[in-house]
Amino acid sequence: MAYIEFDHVSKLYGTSEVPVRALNDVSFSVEKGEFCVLLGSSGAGKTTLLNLLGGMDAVTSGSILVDGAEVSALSDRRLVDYRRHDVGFVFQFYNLIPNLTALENIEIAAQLCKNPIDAPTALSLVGLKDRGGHFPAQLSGGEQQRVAIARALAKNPKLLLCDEPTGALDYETGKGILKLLHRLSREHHTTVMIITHNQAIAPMADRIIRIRSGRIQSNERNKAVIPADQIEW
Ligand SMILES: Nc1ncnc2c1ncn2[C@@H]1O[C@H](COP(=O)(O)OP(=O)(O)OP(=O)(O)O)[C@@H](O)[C@H]1O
Repeated sequence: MAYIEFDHVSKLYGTSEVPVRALNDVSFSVEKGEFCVLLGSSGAGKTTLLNLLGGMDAVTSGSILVDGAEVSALSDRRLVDYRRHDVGFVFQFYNLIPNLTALENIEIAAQLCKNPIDAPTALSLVGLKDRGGHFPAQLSGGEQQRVAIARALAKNPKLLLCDEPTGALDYETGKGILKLLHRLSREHHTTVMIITHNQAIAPMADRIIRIRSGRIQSNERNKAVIPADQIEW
């Protein structure tokens, strides 16, 4: 059995007579430890797919399995546990708490988890050991994103879901973040899913999934993975 399995998943929004079909009969699978890039243009359904996978929204039909558990059938209580313990999230705009230091931002997430990595170790993993006492406003965008990645990693998640993680960063900083995510996924055997409209990121992925108008166009294993610092856009 694959690590992530989407089986005929559809998601409709709205209660009007003409609902928006954000995902339309989506089936695909991902193996454990893979670094995946989900590519699609604006409105294709990427965020919807990530929200369903992360247990932040419910499917209209179909099923989603993660590590053998049917996420799409969990009760609300179990979904909270799933989000809290099993999934790390990285967003485009970091979502750090402004009046907490870098270290505190990580601690507050780690405290909720069963098996966390301690906050100073997580900060070291992203190369920010000396910045723990800084507030988000005292850090650059790239540094804030590294704190957000450390916060996600501190949960020791099964799955790391990243929504346009380089979207708010300049080219070189964005590449640095991709390199970091790639290295961490290799070292910790974490399954990573990055959603992006940036096609150039695809060659560094183990698996490239393309989505268009709510449907999977292709799902391929990349046989010639290119290191993050060699990709260009
Ligand atoms: N809460 C909602 N209510 C109604 N329609 C929605 C809702 N969320 C998303 N949609 C619609 O579902 C479709 C897919 O949206 P989604 O946000 O998943 O796309 P996306 O690929 O992430 O796009 P982007 O790259 O612009 O963020 C779009 O047509 C969008 O307008």
